[in-house]
Amino acid sequence: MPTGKRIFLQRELPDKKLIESFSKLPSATIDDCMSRNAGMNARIKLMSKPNKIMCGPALTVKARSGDNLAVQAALNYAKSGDIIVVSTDGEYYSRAIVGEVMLTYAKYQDQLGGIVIDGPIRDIDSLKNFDMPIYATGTTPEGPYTEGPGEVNVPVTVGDRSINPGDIIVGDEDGVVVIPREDAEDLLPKAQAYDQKDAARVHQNQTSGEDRSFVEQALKNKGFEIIDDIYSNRK
Ligand SMILES: O=C([O-])CC(=O)C(=O)O
Repeated sequence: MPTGKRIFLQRELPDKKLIESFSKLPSATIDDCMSRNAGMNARIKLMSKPNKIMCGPALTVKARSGDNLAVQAALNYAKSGDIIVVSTDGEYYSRAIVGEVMLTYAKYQDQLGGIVIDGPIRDIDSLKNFDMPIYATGTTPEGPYTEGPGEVNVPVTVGDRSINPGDIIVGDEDGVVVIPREDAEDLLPKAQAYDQKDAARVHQNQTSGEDRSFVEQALKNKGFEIIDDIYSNRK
């Protein structure tokens, strides 16, 4: 088997009920419940106009920089609801990996759950109006090569996060988080409870305001000094 040119068709998939439940939670809540260590880098930005949270199993693509042959393969093998997640060998800004032609296929034929690319796209004039979630680093007219190598459904790194095939990918206007498949069941009730707590805090700040003594306490614990003076007057 030629390592670097493998298209794996099978992956372990998460429970559909878990996907349904995580699709109701904001990415920031999930990230908070994963020690604030699960969100993709801010270079991965939402480029389209979805009307709901993106949530589905990762179909991973390890593309060669500036080349989309493996992404083309992924489109042929994607199942409805999959999130195609594409690593680009660290070439975050050079060549568009997909454009309107491929993503129109993905939207209408694959009914893809979304696509996350650690690189640019093109044809934004049309793609910005898609309700299919499209995440990318930006846009450029410079098109991709379609030569390979590349792989499908192998471990990848996208937005500085490791992703295994079948991990749960959640995305909203803040960006994208990655939930390892094995952690999802344990995480769900914690994230649901946290979401309710967060909503209660927002409500309290809209009305009476929450108790902010925790800030004073943190400053004290960390050894901060609070000085009732002007900076330049200090000896
Ligand atoms: O040319 C390509 O391979 C990608 C592209 O622009 C499109 O999908 O519209």
